Amino acid sequence: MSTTTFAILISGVILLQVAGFAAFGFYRQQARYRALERPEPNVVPPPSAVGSTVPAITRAIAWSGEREFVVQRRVIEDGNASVCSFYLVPTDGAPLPVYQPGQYLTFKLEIPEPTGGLPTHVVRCYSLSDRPRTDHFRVSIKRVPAPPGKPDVAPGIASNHFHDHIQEGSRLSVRAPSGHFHLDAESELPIVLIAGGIGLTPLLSILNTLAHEADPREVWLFYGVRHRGEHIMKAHLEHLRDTHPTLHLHVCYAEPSAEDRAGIDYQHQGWIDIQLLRRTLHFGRYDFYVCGPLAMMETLVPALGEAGVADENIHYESFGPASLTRRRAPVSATVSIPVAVRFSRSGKTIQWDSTSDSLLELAEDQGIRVDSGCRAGSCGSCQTRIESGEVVYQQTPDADVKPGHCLLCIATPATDLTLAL
Ligand SMILES: NC(=O)C1=CN([C@@H]2O[C@H](COP(=O)(O)OP(=O)(O)OC[C@H]3O[C@@H](n4cnc5c(N)ncnc54)[C@H](OP(=O)(O)O)[C@@H]3O)[C@@H](O)[C@H]2O)C=CC1
Repeated sequence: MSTTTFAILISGVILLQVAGFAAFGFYRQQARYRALERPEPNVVPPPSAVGSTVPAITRAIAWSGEREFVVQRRVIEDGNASVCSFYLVPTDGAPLPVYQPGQYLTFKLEIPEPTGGLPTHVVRCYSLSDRPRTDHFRVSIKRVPAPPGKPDVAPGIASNHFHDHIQEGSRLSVRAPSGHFHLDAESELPIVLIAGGIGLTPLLSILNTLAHEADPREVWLFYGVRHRGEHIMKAHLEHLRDTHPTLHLHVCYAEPSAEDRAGIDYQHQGWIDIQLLRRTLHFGRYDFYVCGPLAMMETLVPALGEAGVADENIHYESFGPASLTRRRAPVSATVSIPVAVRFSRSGKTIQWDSTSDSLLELAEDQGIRVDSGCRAGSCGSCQTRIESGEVVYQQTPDADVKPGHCLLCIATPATDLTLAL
């Protein structure tokens, strides 16, 4: 496509977005305002923490705290045997809450020390990878090895624990589904799902839901992996494509192996990039959902914005401490005057000087023990009561925060602050 043609296309997209706003905007804005009404005293919302995902009230029939589940079934999902699905049923036998496709579960794990010492407590979030069911949940977990070329760095403790020690019959402590990255049920726009590697899982939940409900929206799935060995749930995805005329499957292999068949196993060689989206998608307006490795998110999310896609139509998810720049407020800009942080139980008062990225880091630097898990505002483990003062968030919290509390891992002080720590 020439630059001129693309410029015309994008101008058209923007015009359509404006026109579309009249049709869909009012309803969506109402939903957004309702959701933002949730009281969160003591938190100053930073302008850049709005993000593209809208907080939603999803917990009406969810449980609070941990609930016990038993692993009913394990299924290997890729040629390399590095992704395993775990089917979980509640031991209390009560029905499960309906979650929003795209949400995740939070696991509280006790991982035994190989040397026989005290177990390590670890909190991890894993996306639900199937449509909501009343009797079981499914998560699909990739074994995380040590980073390439760094054998001295420990492999992923929780993912390896799942793969090596969580068997059929194992019991797990699980918090209710949560997360603000999920299908926008109110939108009627066609949907573009963009997944990299194990980032497929929340999008698979969305896809399976749309397929099950025979949703009339057209759906494109762009799915990037290196080669067939990493292609998760290949047969399932192809079955969905063959049985749902509204689903368009575009698999990209970055490094296809000699046996991988172009046009059969995969449709494109290389990374998913904005040019591929431009070539493939019809003229129009879409809801984009993106989940994959950080490099992919950092490239594609801004590229969609630059191509004229409105923020409210770009939904993205990336677990891990390094979240997208677009969602982060410049930490130094959040406090204009010197502020002091007092940890009341520890009796320590520290001057905040922006050398720490978060209140969690500040507390840890002072040797104050804080429970933490995802370090990205998702699992809620580091939730702490604010005795006085206000915090500002670097990104929108995914965990629901109790009134008068804050998530230390994504918070910095906005004023002098006293924390119940
Ligand atoms: N709900 C959630 O938030 C979830 C999030 N995730 C996240 O998804 C990520 C997926 O990790 P993993 O399976 O290891 O991914 P991989 O590292 O295996 O990457 C998947 C594919 O994406 C390609 N890729 C890398 N950089 C880019 C880029 N800039 N643009 C386009 N494609 C790119 C890779 O190519 P190459 O070979 O060149 O690297 C590879 O083909 C995890 O980091 C995790 O944080 C996972 C599950 C759930």
